[in-house]
Amino acid sequence: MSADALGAEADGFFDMLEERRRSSDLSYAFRSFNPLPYRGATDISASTLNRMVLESQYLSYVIQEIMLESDEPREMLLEEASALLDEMSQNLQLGFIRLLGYAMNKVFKSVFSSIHVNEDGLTRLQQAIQEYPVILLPNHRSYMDFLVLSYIMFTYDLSIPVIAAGIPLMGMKLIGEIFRRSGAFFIRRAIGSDKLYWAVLSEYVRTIVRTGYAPLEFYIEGLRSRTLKSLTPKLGMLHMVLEPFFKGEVFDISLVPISISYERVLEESLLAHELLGVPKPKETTGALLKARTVLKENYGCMHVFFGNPVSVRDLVKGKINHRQYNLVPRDLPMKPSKEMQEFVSGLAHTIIRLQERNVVLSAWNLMAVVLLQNLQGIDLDLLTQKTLWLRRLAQRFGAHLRWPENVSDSEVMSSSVSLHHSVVRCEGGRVYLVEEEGPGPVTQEEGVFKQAAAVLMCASYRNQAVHVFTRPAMVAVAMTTAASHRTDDIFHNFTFLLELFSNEFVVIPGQAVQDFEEGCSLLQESGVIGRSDEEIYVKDNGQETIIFLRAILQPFIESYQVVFRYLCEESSQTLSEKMFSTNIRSFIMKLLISGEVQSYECLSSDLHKNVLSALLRMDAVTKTKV
Ligand SMILES: CCCCCCCCCCCCCCCC(=O)SCCNC(=O)CCNC(=O)[C@H](O)C(C)(C)COP(=O)(O)OP(=O)(O)OC[C@H]1O[C@@H](n2cnc3c(N)ncnc32)[C@H](O)[C@@H]1OP(=O)(O)O
Ligand SMILES: O=C(CO)COP(=O)(O)O
Repeated sequence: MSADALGAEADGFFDMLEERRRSSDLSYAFRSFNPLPYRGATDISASTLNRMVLESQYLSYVIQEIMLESDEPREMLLEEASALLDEMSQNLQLGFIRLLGYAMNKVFKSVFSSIHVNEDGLTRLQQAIQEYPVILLPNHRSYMDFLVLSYIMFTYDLSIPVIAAGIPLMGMKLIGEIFRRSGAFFIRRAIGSDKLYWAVLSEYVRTIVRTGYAPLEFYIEGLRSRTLKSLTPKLGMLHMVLEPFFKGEVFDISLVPISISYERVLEESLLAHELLGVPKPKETTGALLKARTVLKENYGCMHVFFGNPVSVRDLVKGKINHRQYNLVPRDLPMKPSKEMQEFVSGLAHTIIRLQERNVVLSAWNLMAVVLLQNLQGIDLDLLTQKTLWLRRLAQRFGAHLRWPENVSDSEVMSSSVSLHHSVVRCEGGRVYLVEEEGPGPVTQEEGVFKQAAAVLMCASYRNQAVHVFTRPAMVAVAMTTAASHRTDDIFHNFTFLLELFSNEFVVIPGQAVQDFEEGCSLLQESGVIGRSDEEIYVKDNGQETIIFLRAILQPFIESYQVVFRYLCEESSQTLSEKMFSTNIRSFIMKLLISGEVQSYECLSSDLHKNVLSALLRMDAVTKTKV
């Protein structure tokens, strides 16, 4: 793959659709496909893989344990395990990849103006696949994510991955089976304490890694982020994929963080509505067919950045005592030690931070930040001026920005407004958020709901960029609330914010000092603050930036405050989680109508969930299972 062959752009990305638009869909689907597999891989079929799991010492041992705990006979447990495998296992076949390749080629060319992929990332991935088992770890914002990734792998002759998929997708008539044959393996939600299921799933995953069967792709966030902000990682699957390394069954494992960025997300309206309590449409083939009208729209460009493969071997050096694994025979289950759990958690959070680092932002993301601070509407000229100011700040903070070249700033702004016609409109030189079409609201609540949906849609695009600003913004808030200019005082408030918001913004556990230093040095290098040995102060010309950064966090702060207020004033001593989400919504709705609360984002169920998790973590509330 040479730069010229791929038509590489100045920033190392190339538009993979360019070539696709020049060739026929059919010849694309039937192209020769010759990936270079992992050197250590043995050639095994999907059914052999299942048999290996069923006949494994590990499963046999766990079944023995279950037999002792319950009265179920061995044969029955084996049958159960076999049925679980039938439900779970993938059955990857190239013919189905070609079929989907044909369909996806058509869809992508129609909905996206371009799909930019980083060329060096593909080259590194190709090498990594040949050397060690590879785990693909993308962020998850849309159903398009897994379709695009396999499409890229097929297009550039990279081994097709097997993908962990939530079980609802399996239930889709025909589509579920097509997905299975395109590499999806299905996992149940909320597995709980089902020992047999955990054993089958973890042995299945480990066998894929151990044999180098195919690259394994999974979504460490566990689901699509409804807010487009990173979610705190799930750890179960990461534990499973790392085990073959710790047990010495493979020399190393490469973890590849992947950052997928959309200029416009297909599910933008559905995601905002889910945050307001509208249930997710069930995954059915009928619903998919009905939703095909969304394919008539333009979703702008998308970027897929394949990050540097992370070597697990390099990472564990000096951190994990390998010897503990040598004490237990390889085939026996082993509960991860506390040290191991902390390592996996730190690693999972690091992966998400790496994904964030390579997200590509557009002018629209910055416009969304400004728009949310001007909900009454803003003159287009002022919006342009503020967006350009923010562009400079974001660049200083290390954001990856894609700003079209050879196009005037006003054109960049107007094309963003027109692409996002579902979120904003420009009338008489002023830009406003748009509310969904349909009959006018009958009640005040309906009016608030419509406004909140518009705000949450816009907020999701701000959220794509929020990781760039969180640390400096927390320093800005900490400086305003601290008792003095002393660094100690400011750091004290900063750590409180970091702890409080650590379900809201992904922070690597135990790195408060580094986070504080990062926030401070970004502000210092941008000329916003000055530091002496013991003090931090705002520079004269830094005030504007400090106010702006504080305003970014304001909707989050207000949302947390209003939930605290609800818990203190309104709720009885105990309440169920379900009651909590209904009651808190009507409590906030009243405050929004009365004008006591300003931010419509307070209605987001994601925020409510995060506040509860934070309070639980900080021992301010307790949770009991009834
Ligand atoms: C050319 C074109 C081609 C196109 C071709 C297209 C291809 C098209 C393919 C379609 C493909 C679709 C792809 C969709 C994409 C998704 O559907 S994303 C959603 C599915 N994927 C994932 O969720 C992956 C990440 N998830 C995880 O890692 C989760 O942890 C798991 C493993 C699913 C489990 O979920 P969970 O029950 O929420 O578990 P988790 O909170 O991690 O742990 C629960 C408890 O179990 C315990 N536990 C964990 N592991 C174990 C264990 N091994 N044993 C016992 N206990 C355990 C934990 O310690 C925890 O205990 P507590 O701390 O609660 O006491
Ligand atoms: O991630 C999934 C499929 O992409 C399934 O979970 P959600 O639909 O909840 O995001």
